[in-house]
Amino acid sequence: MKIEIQQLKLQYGKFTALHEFNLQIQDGESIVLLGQSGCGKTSAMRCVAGLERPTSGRIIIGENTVFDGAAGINTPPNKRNVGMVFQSYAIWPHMTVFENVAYSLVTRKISKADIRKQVMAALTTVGLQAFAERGASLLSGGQMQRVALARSLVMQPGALLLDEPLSNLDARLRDRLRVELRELQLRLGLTCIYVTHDQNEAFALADRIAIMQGGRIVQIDTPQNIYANPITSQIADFLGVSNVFPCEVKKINADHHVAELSDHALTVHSSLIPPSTTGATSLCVRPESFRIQAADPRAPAPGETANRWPGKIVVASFQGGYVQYAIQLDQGPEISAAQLTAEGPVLNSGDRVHVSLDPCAAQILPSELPA
Ligand SMILES: Nc1ncnc2c1ncn2[C@@H]1O[C@H](COP(=O)(O)OP(=O)(O)OP(=O)(O)O)[C@@H](O)[C@H]1O
Repeated sequence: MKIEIQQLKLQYGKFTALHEFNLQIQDGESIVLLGQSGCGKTSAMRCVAGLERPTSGRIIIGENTVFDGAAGINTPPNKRNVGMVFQSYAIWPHMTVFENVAYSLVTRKISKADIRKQVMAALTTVGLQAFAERGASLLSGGQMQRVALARSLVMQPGALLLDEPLSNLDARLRDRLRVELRELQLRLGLTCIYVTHDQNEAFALADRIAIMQGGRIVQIDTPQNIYANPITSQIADFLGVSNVFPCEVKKINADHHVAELSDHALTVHSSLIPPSTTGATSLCVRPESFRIQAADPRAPAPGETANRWPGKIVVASFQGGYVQYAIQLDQGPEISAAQLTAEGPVLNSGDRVHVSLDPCAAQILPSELPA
């Protein structure tokens, strides 16, 4: 079921939590609202759910206008045909898994046989069919969250709203459930709005990520495009690009510019310079864009080749499939680099290295969006 949010404004007293918020979600699409704490993600989702009354604007779910400030329409949450899953599992510990999932159906006056069929189908969807008769208090955190999901799914909602549903779980379980959730969403063709401040969760779950700042969507795109082309260095930083340095950019020839940091300079390809960069500018380099080689006395001296610098490994942190390095460049900044383990020998703290960067692999971005 598609969802359309038009010109939504939400005020808490004098504070505006959402400013002219617009979002169109296609049927079967998974949208992740991603942003720092307080940017308005939960508020936006609560407006769609009907748990918050917006100040103005319009929300359409499927064919139904569920909120229209001007027309005075505000459909109650239980009539919006959306399911919700929250960070706190909100399941009843004194009931069995079956009873938890069946609870909402019981109030719908459906035959007992149909309730059993639908509850067992929902439990099978989340892989808990064998746990139907178990007391809910005897479940692990991950299983409880699956019960919460089954409880929403059993109502066959047109859309599912999920607010940080995995954040109470430990890291490994979170990684696993995130993949399971995505698989489920794709398999059932569910329209989802998912709220998180974790960029990895957003990358894994979204068809499109909407980055929010100060009650607005500031960038919306596929995970791949957002990671490749964040529109500000603030967003790049939030997405985990750990090398973000304020810089000044100067043209050196038709093809190349130089980005001057306080203590270092890099050559960058001119095509990377945004046409209308005014104000503060930053150089952003993803850790995996640097190439690292053990210092070789026979190699050309640093400085003879563009973007090749000597340095020393401060910390080498083996992560299995890749190695994370903190490298202090000689007379330059400390950088963060990552190299696939398969790409070369693992280097050690204290090793001398040469770090290089393709002039096309850096990004020059405005530090913030213009006001
Ligand atoms: N009931 C309320 N009354 C007043 N201000 C509120 C209320 N609820 C939220 N806010 C404020 O609105 C802003 C947006 O809150 P919201 O919960 O939507 O942010 P969020 O991005 O979901 O943050 P988090 O990730 O911490 O949950 C915050 O500044 C918050 O303090």
